[in-house]
Amino acid sequence: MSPPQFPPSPTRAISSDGPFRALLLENIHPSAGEMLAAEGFQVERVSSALKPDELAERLKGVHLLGIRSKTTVPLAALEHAENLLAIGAFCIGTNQVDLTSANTHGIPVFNAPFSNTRSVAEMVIAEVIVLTRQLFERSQEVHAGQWRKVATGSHEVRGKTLGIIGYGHIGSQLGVIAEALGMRVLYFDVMTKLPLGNAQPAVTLEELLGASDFVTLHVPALPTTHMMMGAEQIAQMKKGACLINASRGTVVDIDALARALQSQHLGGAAVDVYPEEPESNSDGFVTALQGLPNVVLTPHIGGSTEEAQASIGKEVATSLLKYFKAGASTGAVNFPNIEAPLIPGTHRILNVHRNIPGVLRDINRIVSDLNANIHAQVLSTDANIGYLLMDLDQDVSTPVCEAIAGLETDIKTRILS
Ligand SMILES: NC(=O)c1ccc[n+]([C@@H]2O[C@H](COP(=O)([O-])OP(=O)(O)OC[C@H]3O[C@@H](n4cnc5c(N)ncnc54)[C@H](O)[C@@H]3O)[C@@H](O)[C@H]2O)c1
Ligand SMILES: O=C(O)[C@H](O)COP(=O)(O)O
Repeated sequence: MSPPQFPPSPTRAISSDGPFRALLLENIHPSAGEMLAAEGFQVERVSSALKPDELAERLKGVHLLGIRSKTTVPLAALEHAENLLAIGAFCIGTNQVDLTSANTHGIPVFNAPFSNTRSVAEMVIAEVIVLTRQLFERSQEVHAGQWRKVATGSHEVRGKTLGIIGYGHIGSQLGVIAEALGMRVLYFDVMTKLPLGNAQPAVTLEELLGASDFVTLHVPALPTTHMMMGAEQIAQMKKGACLINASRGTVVDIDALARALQSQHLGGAAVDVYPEEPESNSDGFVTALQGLPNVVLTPHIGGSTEEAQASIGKEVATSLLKYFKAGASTGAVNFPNIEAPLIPGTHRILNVHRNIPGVLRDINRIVSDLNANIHAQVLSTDANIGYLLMDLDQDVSTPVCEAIAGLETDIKTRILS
């Protein structure tokens, strides 16, 4: 593992004076921009994702960045984003952000862990029925003027087994809805999970694959889930079963899936996510699955409903604003989580520093050398950084922050009041 990359020691603290700027990419719901604008942010909206070099350029002077699943945020984009305070991933997945580099640059990343989960579960249920009734094919035929009224190969979902890989927020909701349709639910998860309804855990992935009429993936993008459905696992599925992937494109070997569909080992598939996806709606798209029978292909729309997007917009904007206004990092996926109520009459300073011995001693000495009193202090650390929230009785925020910013160990210091 490569050592953490810290920024060069900063020479100035970020003041509480505006103007503050927010850059929102990928058509983030207007609710987010409205909330940020109401708090005085200059909000710039971009409808597509940005490539890393363009992102690095556009981040100059930006305090809050909003992205969805398509914008990659590497170390190179963070290195020159001196004013960047926080990133909001207006989705569930945060694998597109270099979370370790964001952490060592003092930038918390917030996401919306629940808001689009129902939308994904509902889409997957629709796909189960569409696949088993071959509705996509029949509809295309009728659109083309062909009347092919057949029952062969068309089935009810009642009594069939749905195998859920990843029984988290989406997988577990899906199981409950599937049972309401009379399906039997099996799930496989690396964590021990409370089974909802009559769902049964499978002891191994192989057991689930061999027993399911439909297999649906709801795992995050991790090294351990990379290509977890390869040729070998697909071969373990029942003949005629259907595979559904609305998780991440890196989880399924698309070529192996295409071969299993061509050979009719699988009866169908529904795919919403791909190893490489276009950055904007105007880009073309090619996949080996195009043109195959009984395959539903969608453009990563599992979470794309008006309800989910409006809710995500408000949820992530709320987290960003709580961090901006009070330093609350609760919910950040890559940062020590702390928050404390603002105390009237005190002056709040936020500091992110390298987690090495003696930093708190140095900071407290700076405060005491200015004859100031620490009214409240909350510190939380992880392997790389410490995040400190400090309320002072005296209005000495500027000299304290300037002195802290001069410490070798400092990463980011901000005056809140
Ligand atoms: N298509 C879309 O638009 C869309 C929308 C939302 C989420 N997603 C994707 O779906 C994923 C799942 O979302 P969620 O809210 O249910 O996440 P979650 O974190 O609540 O659940 C994920 C589950 O997967 C399990 N898991 C991890 N590694 C595993 C493995 N190797 N084998 C089996 N289980 C494993 C975890 O223990 C967890 O229970 C997200 O990470 C995101 O990538 C896609
Ligand atoms: O991670 C997620 O929540 C989903 O993949 C949805 O991503 P999106 O907001 O880019 O559609």
